[in-house]
Amino acid sequence: MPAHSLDPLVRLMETLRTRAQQRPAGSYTTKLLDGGPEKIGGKIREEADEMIEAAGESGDAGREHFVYEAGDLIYHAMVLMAWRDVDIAEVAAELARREGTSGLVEKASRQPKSDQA
Ligand SMILES: N=c1c2ncn([C@@H]3O[C@H](COP(=O)(O)OP(=O)(O)OP(=O)(O)O)[C@@H](O)[C@H]3O)c2ncn1[C@@H]1O[C@H](COP(=O)(O)O)[C@@H](O)[C@H]1O
Repeated sequence: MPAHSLDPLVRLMETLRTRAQQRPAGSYTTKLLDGGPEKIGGKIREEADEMIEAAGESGDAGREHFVYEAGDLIYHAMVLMAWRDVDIAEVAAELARREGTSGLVEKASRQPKSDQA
């Protein structure tokens, strides 16, 4: 993916982090942030369900609806990042760290639960 395709995410993160610091009135993001992880998490669950439902819709309209719901989910996930004072760049770095490691290989390399403290 070309780097410029991510610019909207970077700009959105900046806006959300500013909202988290300033909590301006009349902002939907402020309302979510003031509700904390419970309120934001509730919306994430709701939007995840809506995205999953839209995945089953066919045709151009179904595809458009899916993209719309994916946008809602990503926005709400990023609001929780802003609440937690985590930047999307940190999440991108974590994904970069995982690059090239299959989830199956990573899972197999984990310590058995009984060995963990
Ligand atoms: N990207 C988004 C974005 N995506 C989705 N949403 C809002 O997320 C909500 C989605 O929830 P629903 O569809 O369930 O709508 P709803 O039923 O009205 O929501 P509830 O009242 O049930 O909580 C809607 O109110 C959308 O408008 C967003 N609100 C804001 N942004 C971005 O955040 C910026 C700052 O927004 P404010 O902080 O509100 O100024 C905006 O300029 C945008 O760039």
